[in-house]
Amino acid sequence: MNNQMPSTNDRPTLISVSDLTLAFGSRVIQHDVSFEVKRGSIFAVMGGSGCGKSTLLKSMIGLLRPRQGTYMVGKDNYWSGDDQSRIQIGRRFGVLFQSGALWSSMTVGENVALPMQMFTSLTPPVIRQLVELKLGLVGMLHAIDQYPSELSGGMRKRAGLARAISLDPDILFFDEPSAGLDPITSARLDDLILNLRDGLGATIIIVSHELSSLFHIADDGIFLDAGQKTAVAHGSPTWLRDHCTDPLVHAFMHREQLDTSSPHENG
Ligand SMILES: Nc1ncnc2c1ncn2[C@@H]1O[C@H](COP(=O)(O)OP(=O)(O)OP(=O)(O)O)[C@@H](O)[C@H]1O
Repeated sequence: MNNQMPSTNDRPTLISVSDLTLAFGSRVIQHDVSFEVKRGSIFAVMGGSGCGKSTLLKSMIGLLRPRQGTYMVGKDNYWSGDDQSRIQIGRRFGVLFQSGALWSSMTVGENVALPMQMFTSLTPPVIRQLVELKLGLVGMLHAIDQYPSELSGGMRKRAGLARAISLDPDILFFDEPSAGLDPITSARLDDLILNLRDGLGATIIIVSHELSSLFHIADDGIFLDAGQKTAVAHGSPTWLRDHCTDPLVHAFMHREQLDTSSPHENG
């Protein structure tokens, strides 16, 4: 079965996940998941609803300790250290949640400033300058004094993105960034994500159902299966669409219905 894209990427590995098992209590969600993320790449976590994409992302940002396996960020073994070392490694992370997850009682500018106020000793005027810079990068400087409730969904995502890059992370995690956006706004967000990768040199791990977006931006990825509870294919979304022979992956990437008697069907 052809389910592994040949490597054409000679960039160094930044993240290495080996034999990861994720569970809630006695319920295993995914087991023995292994993959590498190259520096400067956009890596897609794909799979049907409920297979464990967000759960994997949670364990990669420190919200869920895996049952087994290792998760290396550069030379650091993320889960083997203490809380302090995880906080230190987490300083490299920027996270954009589905909703944008802004504080509703703060303006956009205050939201973006918050991580700088919490984690740096920068002075208020320097923070203000940096906030303007970050909002400028995502095309949201005009909304610096607005509250999240005054923004459209796409604007909220962009403001969330500005906050995610507030501390200059080199690794960005996006959970369904285009959920709820119209196709044009979603395409703009894709371009913004590409700009962040190219402009900031960030490495991006993205969970998304939006195939058109994934075909456009992601250069590598993994496909998780809810039935087998593990990764069944590795490669960029376009490679998986064009070359992967696993029936489940093929159906998903071509938006086809699978026969419900399929052993791969999500449970
Ligand atoms: N806190 C939790 N406690 C128990 N089970 C959970 C918890 N969070 C998620 N799950 C279960 O883990 C499984 C994977 O959920 P997850 O949200 O990771 O899937 P997903 O692939 O991201 O789904 P979707 O594409 O629909 O967002 C689901 O069956 C879900 O019910």
